[in-house]
Amino acid sequence: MPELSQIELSLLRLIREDPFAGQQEMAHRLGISRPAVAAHVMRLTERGHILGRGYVLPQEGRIVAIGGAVIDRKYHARAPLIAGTSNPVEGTRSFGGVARNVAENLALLGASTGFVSAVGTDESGRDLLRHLRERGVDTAHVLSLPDQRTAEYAAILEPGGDLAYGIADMAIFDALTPEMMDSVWPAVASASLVFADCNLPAATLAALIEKRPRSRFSLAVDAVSTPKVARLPRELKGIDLLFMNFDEACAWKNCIFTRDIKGMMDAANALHEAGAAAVVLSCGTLGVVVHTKDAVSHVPVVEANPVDMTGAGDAMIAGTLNFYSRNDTLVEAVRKGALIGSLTTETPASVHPELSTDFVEACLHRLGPSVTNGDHLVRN
Ligand SMILES: Nc1ncnc2c1ncn2[C@@H]1O[C@H](COP(=O)(O)OP(=O)(O)O)[C@@H](O)[C@H]1O
Ligand SMILES: O=c1[nH]cc([C@@H]2O[C@H](COP(=O)(O)O)[C@@H](O)[C@H]2O)c(=O)[nH]1
Repeated sequence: MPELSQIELSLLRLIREDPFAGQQEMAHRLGISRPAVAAHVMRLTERGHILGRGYVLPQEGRIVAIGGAVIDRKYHARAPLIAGTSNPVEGTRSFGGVARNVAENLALLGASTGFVSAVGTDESGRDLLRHLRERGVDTAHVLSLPDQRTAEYAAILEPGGDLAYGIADMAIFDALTPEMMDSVWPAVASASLVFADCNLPAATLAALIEKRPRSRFSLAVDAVSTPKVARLPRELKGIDLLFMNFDEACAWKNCIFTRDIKGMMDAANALHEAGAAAVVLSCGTLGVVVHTKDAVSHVPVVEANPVDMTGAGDAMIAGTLNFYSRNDTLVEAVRKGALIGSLTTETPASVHPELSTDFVEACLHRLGPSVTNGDHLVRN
């Protein structure tokens, strides 16, 4: 994150004390010219330290999720699936999309959360936005597109809850272009943490990663699926926190790591060497590997009685982002994230309906003893 100069810090302090002071007065108080004040204000606005006219300062600790908003249809098989024939299932419908799931989980955990995505003006899109608003997510920057279908995902689940097939109808996300992101940039740039998923087109992900070093926010990215991980650039510099599952990491690297903790560590190391500052790599019951510049740690899975895995990875991400941005170390945050992921496998819903910080607190006994060393999220 670029450091602010002394003059920029003084200017922000002046604006905080007197948001209505004119540029001439600020110039006088800082001992610089009025055009110099204007240039600093422009730079601070571009980088998200000022939200626009009237010099409104951003709310600290805000997290903005950018990416998929989806209607999930889940078909739960009553007996092991047989290919090439009709299988009896129990069908349910819920709200999904990786970024949407992350945003809903974050809001339930009490984080100030914004969401950027695209939905159709159909009933599904309207329901989805209403539900998010009821949860307290700011949806002001979600596009509602009249001629497009809200995205859909169908998951065919084995009796134990494991995914047999996932089918994604998501053409609407082509509208999430770099230009669209520019049009909502002040809302994105003013976040302390931006979470993007690979439902975004490759060009939009690249633009976000490119802008990151000139912005105040930290950037977290999730791969979404093995086909969509290909949308990430080969060079991952600019990503502060990269979430992937084991299969996505193999697909990104185009090689097969061994499916054990050592293989997970090798995969995380490959992603770190490609430039991601920190990597959180999960592999179901094998747990999660956390790779930072200083250490590689393994977080074991929290034992659960799973009924449906959908949304568990997204819950783990949201829990990690929430507790990391509240100043837990990354490993501590991942431990709580993994706990929320495991709790989510125990409900048929993609987002745990009872989730709250009190609920997490009440379930902490399911974790082992805590680890206290490690990195904190650097914040300005
Ligand atoms: N069998 C399981 N028992 C308990 N928790 C699980 C299980 N499978 C997944 N989880 C939880 O879901 C998280 C993500 O699962 P994983 O399968 O690694 O990723 P994804 O859902 O993205 O494919 C894990 O970190 C863990 O918290
Ligand atoms: O191409 C995509 N497939 C699937 C999803 C979403 O992924 C979620 C499940 O994620 P997981 O089980 O990996 O946590 C579902 O809500 C689904 O809508 C998505 O956003 N994009």
